[in-house]
Amino acid sequence: MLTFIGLGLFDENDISLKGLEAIKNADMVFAEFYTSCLMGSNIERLEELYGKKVNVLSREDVEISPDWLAEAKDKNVVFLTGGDTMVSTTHVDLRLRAKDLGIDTKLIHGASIASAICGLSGLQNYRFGKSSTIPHPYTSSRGVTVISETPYDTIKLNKEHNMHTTVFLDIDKDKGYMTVNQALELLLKVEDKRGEGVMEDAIVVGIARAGSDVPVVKAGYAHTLKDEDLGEPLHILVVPASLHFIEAEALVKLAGAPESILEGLDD
Ligand SMILES: C[S@@+](CC[C@H](N)C(=O)[O-])C[C@H]1O[C@@H](n2cnc3c(N)ncnc32)[C@H](O)[C@@H]1O
Repeated sequence: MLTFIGLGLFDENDISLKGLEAIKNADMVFAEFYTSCLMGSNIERLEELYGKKVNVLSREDVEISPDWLAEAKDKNVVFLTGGDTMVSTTHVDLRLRAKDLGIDTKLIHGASIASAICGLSGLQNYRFGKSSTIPHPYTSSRGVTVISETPYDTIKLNKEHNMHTTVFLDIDKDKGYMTVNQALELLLKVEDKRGEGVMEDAIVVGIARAGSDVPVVKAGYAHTLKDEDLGEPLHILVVPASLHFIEAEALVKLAGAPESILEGLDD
């Protein structure tokens, strides 16, 4: 049996009781922390709580050669992921590979950043369109710095359909955790190049350390928020479409957006 377990958002105590029980009953524990991670914890603390060794897998171990899956043919194996195991990950592929090997699978869900951003900001979950990830820029073989324009295009498309955009921020083992500041700087560079007015006068929402006791939620104009310090990672960015009155009120009262965004909206 292979059980996928979402660990929740911030530290070792965010796991569900069901998830914890499944780990305690497991023969082997595997985890990946490249899609998301628990910034308020570490492997030692997880192992102490579980009373088990945690085998941390690389992206290659999970997505290219998941040889460890074979252990689940005759053992109770659990696979841990930050947040919810199937939200903004490709882990359904592992589940399908397990099925092809005749291994039963089960999911134990965890709190996800996808719902936390709605709770923390007051933005309505049903108004979100396609999400995107901003990768760190890279240097091409010709020595040119390449900035992905895909997130900009996604925001543009969502705005055209009056939908909010969640922008996940890159986690890279060498370049580190992308911040809201870096993300906005990159989006504004694309804006300068393309001049399509997608980010001009856009109210954006930056969220840091969701799930901790002191999450930071800040809303403001992109060019202003770019210079605000949201503190330690993880960070995530939301670019709202037009706002309903309650959403705007929440951004003003809960996230410090300027009161001028309420003008002209009906309550
Ligand atoms: C690829 S998504 C994976 C989402 C995860 N499976 C989940 O359900 O929460 C990871 C990205 O979401 C954002 N993120 C995840 N947890 C976060 C948190 N606690 N606070 C702020 N941003 C977070 C970061 O931008 C991070 O790079």
